Amino acid sequence: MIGADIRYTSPEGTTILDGVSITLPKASILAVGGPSGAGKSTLARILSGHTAPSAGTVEVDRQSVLRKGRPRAVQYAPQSPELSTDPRWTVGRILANGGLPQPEILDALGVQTSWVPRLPAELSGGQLQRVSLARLLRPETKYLICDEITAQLDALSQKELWDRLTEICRLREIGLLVISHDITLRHRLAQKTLTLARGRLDNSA
Ligand SMILES: Nc1ncnc2c1ncn2[C@@H]1O[C@H](COP(=O)(O)OP(=O)(O)OP(=O)(O)O)[C@@H](O)[C@H]1O
Repeated sequence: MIGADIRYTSPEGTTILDGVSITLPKASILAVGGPSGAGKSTLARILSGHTAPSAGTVEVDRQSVLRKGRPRAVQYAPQSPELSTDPRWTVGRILANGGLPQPEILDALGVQTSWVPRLPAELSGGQLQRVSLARLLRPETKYLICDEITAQLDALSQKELWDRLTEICRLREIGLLVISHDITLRHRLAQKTLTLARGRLDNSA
């Protein structure tokens, strides 16, 4: 995935991203850190095609991530899975929405069949995050952008989730972008760590 000279100006006219270029190779792990408000989530939404940049491009295999009518190659996992799951839907319904995940993905993420009749509120944060990730790891998923996905979890649940997820990404050659405030986590997981500050990427970090 290649993001070239990405710029984003908010509807109020504030510059949020100011010429960010980023390359995420297939089967690699890249981490992005930086202070609150630096523009990390905005960058994540643009890289995954959820938000159109004011200028610049994001391409996978030379095709824009904004192009409609093609399977989504880049998936975005937000910090709070509650944001992308309807609290009134059972886990079974959530998982089935958009086509059931592959059994081996459910297995690799440790999603239990006993969770199927439960509502999101009846799962722990880590369990719900795993359900949410299962929906994003489709056969067509080539890149996954994780935006502080373990920030609300205890150390053990964090480790378990990252162990499971990085193994899936390694086997499927998925490029993983890890956005996190946790410098130890960034250095443990990623081959390369970048820092975003005031909408600009510091490649020397
Ligand atoms: N649509 C928008 N309209 C106005 N301002 C916006 C919009 N989207 C983002 N911003 C602003 O852009 C800045 C960057 O936000 P963003 O969420 O990308 O930062 P972040 O680095 O992910 O922060 P955090 O680490 O706290 O999650 C913030 O000041 C935010 O208020």
